[in-house]
Amino acid sequence: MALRGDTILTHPTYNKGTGFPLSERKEFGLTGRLPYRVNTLDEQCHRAYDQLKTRDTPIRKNTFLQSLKDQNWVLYYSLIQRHLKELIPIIYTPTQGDAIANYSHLFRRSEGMFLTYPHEDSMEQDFLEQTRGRDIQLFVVSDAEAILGIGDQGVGIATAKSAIYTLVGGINPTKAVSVALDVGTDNEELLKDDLYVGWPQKRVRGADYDRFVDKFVQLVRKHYPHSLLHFEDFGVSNAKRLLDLYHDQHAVFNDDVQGTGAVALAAVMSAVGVTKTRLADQRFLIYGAGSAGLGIARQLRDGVVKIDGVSASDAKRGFYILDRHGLVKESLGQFIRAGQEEFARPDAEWAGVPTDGNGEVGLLEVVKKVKPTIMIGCSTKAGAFTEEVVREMAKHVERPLIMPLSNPDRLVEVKPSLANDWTEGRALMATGSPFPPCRQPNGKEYIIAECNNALIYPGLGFGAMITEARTVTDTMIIAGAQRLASLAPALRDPDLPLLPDFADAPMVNFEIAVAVAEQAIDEGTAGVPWKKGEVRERVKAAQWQPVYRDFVYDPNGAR
Ligand SMILES: NC(=O)C1=CN([C@@H]2O[C@H](COP(=O)(O)OP(=O)(O)OC[C@H]3O[C@@H](n4cnc5c(N)ncnc54)[C@H](O)[C@@H]3O)[C@@H](O)[C@H]2O)C=CC1
Ligand SMILES: CC(=O)C(=O)O
Ligand SMILES: [Mg+2]
Repeated sequence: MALRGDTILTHPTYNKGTGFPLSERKEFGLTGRLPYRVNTLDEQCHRAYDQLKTRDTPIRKNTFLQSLKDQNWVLYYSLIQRHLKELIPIIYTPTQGDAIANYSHLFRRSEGMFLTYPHEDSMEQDFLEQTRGRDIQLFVVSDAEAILGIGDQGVGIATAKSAIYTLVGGINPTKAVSVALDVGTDNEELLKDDLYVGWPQKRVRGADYDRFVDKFVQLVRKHYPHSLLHFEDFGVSNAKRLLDLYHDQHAVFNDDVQGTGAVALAAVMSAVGVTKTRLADQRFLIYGAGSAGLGIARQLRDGVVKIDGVSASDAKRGFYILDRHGLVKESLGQFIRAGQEEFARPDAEWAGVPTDGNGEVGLLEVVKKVKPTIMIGCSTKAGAFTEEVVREMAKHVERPLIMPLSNPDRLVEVKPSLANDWTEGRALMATGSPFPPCRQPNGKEYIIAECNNALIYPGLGFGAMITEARTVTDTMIIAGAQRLASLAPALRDPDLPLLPDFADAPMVNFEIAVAVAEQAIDEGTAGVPWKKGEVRERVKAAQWQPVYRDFVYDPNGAR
């Protein structure tokens, strides 16, 4: 390394603070810049945790951790790794939503790459300034149109997704870049805010938007052909469309569509293990058919086909999708959005069912008629699963599976404690953000599984990256979901949660990465010439750990 003095201390990749040993302090001109005592990483974590505890609200803790990340990556990741379950909700949902909503006001220092529409002409230069000479394996890109359930946040960048790749998936943070595509915002509050740091114009849409995104994707393909391109929190009109557009060109992955679909499939597989039924026996109701809802519907349908060997058209019959205009049925015509049409129900099936004044069939009526065994919410409509709806569902099903997946926690379709009461403790549940356990009438505690894509995407992504997969296939995703489901505590004891605990997310995602990599090798999408038998060791060896590495002065090294 050729850096010296303050340049090292202000570089979060290299900074060790008081952790620099004396030999390195002398070699890099740090002796006079640091107090005498050399601390171990343990001691530094201890001190940082004590400081963190003095912050009294989640958002203050989030800001503290962001500041730590700006200073010292090893310390940041090491601290969170030691308190993973406690601190993930601080750096991720639900707190990160608030942090992003206040991004411009909390702003201290930029992180990641900003590609802004009015600077389109210099995009390649801006891109290379940050990536040149680096071995980038992962781009996490967002245009922030649908951030973590709180809508359009303009330039609010989702860096937490990249941090979780490192914490849970073991990806070296120097090999990952978060990218904000700033194409403006339709959020009036941001546009009116003098402190807003993004480009204060209405969102660019249509051909201009597509050209801008394409320019970025082509840069990734040109300079990093073996990287994984992870799309996060794009709006519903772009998420699936962009995924389909680039699916055959590069290893692309949309977390809200595919990651959410995969984790939901794992939770459902776990639940059918508890109820000793088959996926193909279920009646699925999905409330909120946007990026996540439709991603889940497709993934579950593909799961029914692959796992239970049912034809695609038979599998589809078990799905009932609702959106703003109630049940998606054929006569909704122009109100059926792209991607919803394949799940539209024939009108004849609904003859005689009460509708509102516009001929729309509401949630309660659908529940009454269909008697769903599984009800999933991805609508951001807080409280949509009312007492009447939940009680009606539970009348017909012994162990109803209720998954209010909307984030953040204040937007859940039903609070788990209420669903638990209304079903006399019979409901199997999983939520998108963490919730406290419920008490069942028999006195037992029921732990609510966290069904968040973060429980699976780091492993899915790592498995694809490490094998230099040319494309991320549906079968790779299903392999990851099956491995996750196989680790579900509920399969050992039906009273246990439907998914592994977040504290175990690193172990779980290691297994997922192995399953995905093995599948990539099996099906020939892998770009590396590995045998399946060596995957486990390869994944283990490639995982980055937050520990201090020894530095040696090298005038030709990193600057
Ligand atoms: N648990 C997890 O891993 C994930 C959770 N989510 C959460 O799911 C929610 C939706 O996210 P996206 O699908 O990305 O957003 P989206 O905007 O693409 O989809 C939301 C859908 O809900 C519909 N909707 C809105 N109000 C409704 C109402 N009153 N009744 C019925 N439908 C209604 C919208 O028309 C839209 O189709 C967010 O809260 C997000 O945070 C998203 C991705 C992953
Ligand atoms: C979890 C996630 O990706 C979301 O809420 O958008
Ligand atoms: Mg998301």
